Amino acid sequence: MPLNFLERDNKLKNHNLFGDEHFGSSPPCTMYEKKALIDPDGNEVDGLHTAWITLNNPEQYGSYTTDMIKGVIAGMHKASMSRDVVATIFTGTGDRAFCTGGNVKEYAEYYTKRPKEYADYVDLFSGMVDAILKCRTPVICRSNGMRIAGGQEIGQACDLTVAADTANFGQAGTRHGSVPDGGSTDFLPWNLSMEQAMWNCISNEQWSAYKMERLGLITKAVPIKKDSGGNWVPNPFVITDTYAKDGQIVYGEFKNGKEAGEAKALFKTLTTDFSWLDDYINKMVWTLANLFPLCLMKSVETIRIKKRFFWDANKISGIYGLGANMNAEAYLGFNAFNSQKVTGSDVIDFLELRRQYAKGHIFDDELAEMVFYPPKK
Ligand SMILES: CC(C)(COP(=O)(O)OP(=O)(O)OC[C@H]1O[C@@H](n2cnc3c(N)ncnc32)[C@H](O)[C@@H]1OP(=O)(O)O)[C@@H](O)C(=O)NCCC(=O)NCCSC(=O)C1=CCCCC1=O
Repeated sequence: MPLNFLERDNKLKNHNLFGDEHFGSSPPCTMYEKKALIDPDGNEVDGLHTAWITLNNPEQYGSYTTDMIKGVIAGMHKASMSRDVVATIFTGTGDRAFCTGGNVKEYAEYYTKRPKEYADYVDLFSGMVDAILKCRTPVICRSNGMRIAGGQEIGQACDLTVAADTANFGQAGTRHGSVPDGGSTDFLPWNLSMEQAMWNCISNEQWSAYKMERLGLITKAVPIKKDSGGNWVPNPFVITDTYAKDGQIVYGEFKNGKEAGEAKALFKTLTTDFSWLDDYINKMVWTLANLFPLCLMKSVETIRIKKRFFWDANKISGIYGLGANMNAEAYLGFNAFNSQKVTGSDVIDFLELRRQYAKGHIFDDELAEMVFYPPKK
């Protein structure tokens, strides 16, 4: 029996919640653009795309402002609702940083001592992590440079990471008065061993892209520097030609002393080229494009559920805990960072703070005066 008696509406619906009001082109902003899907021969494929969401704030190392967070949420949603998008690429501008977390200038000058305002901000920030974790395409973090603090949190919310080999990875919260509860305390123990996650999270050490590839936090580290002859040069600051020395794994560790000095001199002569990184990502996307779309996304989402397990359990307390902390250690830490040009120090006097805590000093302006380094004469 023919089914042509069934009424059909074949006009495609628009499922997008937002227009383009949250995107921009001049920093600080989040940019959204679609690029053609590229086949293995480098040709553009008709009718299929990748969505690029770019944190555009290179002068402040990719840190996101409140408005930029809205752009990421809108971007992940727009990519999800675009039928022709195969994968979403989340990246930054320039070759220094993907993202170094929240904008500390905005934190220090607006959010400190405004716990309710910051709770609302963290609600928005959590929405950004959720938007990445619920994007209806695979999300690849193209870590064009360092991924620190909140940058590491939103980077880990992505499904895969391909990094410039000049990118370092780590946290900053406990040094600048915050807690990496925006995802890292939940995701790091999945991505590293519990022991490594703990130290990376609390020490604020930065670990190289090569080390993070070795430890499993990222899929691939790819050179982005070339010499004057056009040859690729792996990040010269990092040991990549030796695996072990004196019984210790040295591959992926930073060079020291004279070798670090030589690396610095060499680095200055190199130019940046992202083509290898982008070829690597194009090949990954090509693999994804040649799979059953719905089976692919169900597989992605089922792996994401494990990441979300702790994140979903923890994110509500983050809103209130991080909000309240804007009256306490974050007030000290973010203002110290933001006034470093005046004081000469980007941190407070930690030992004095511990001495005053030991005496039971109340958390007031007198305490702040004791632990901030004074302005330089
Ligand atoms: C370790 C650093 C990331 C890099 O250090 P270094 O290589 O020495 O560069 P700097 O000279 O410090 O930085 C270059 C310029 O960029 C500015 N900058 C860097 N990061 C930020 C930022 N996050 N916000 C604003 N501006 C930033 C820096 O001031 C320099 O500017 P200049 O005018 O002097 O050229 C180091 O920069 C660093 O530690 N940055 C701060 C990292 C940080 O504390 N981020 C916020 C952490 S908290 C967070 O992200 C959270 C997210 C979600 C919820 C809770 C939360 O706290």
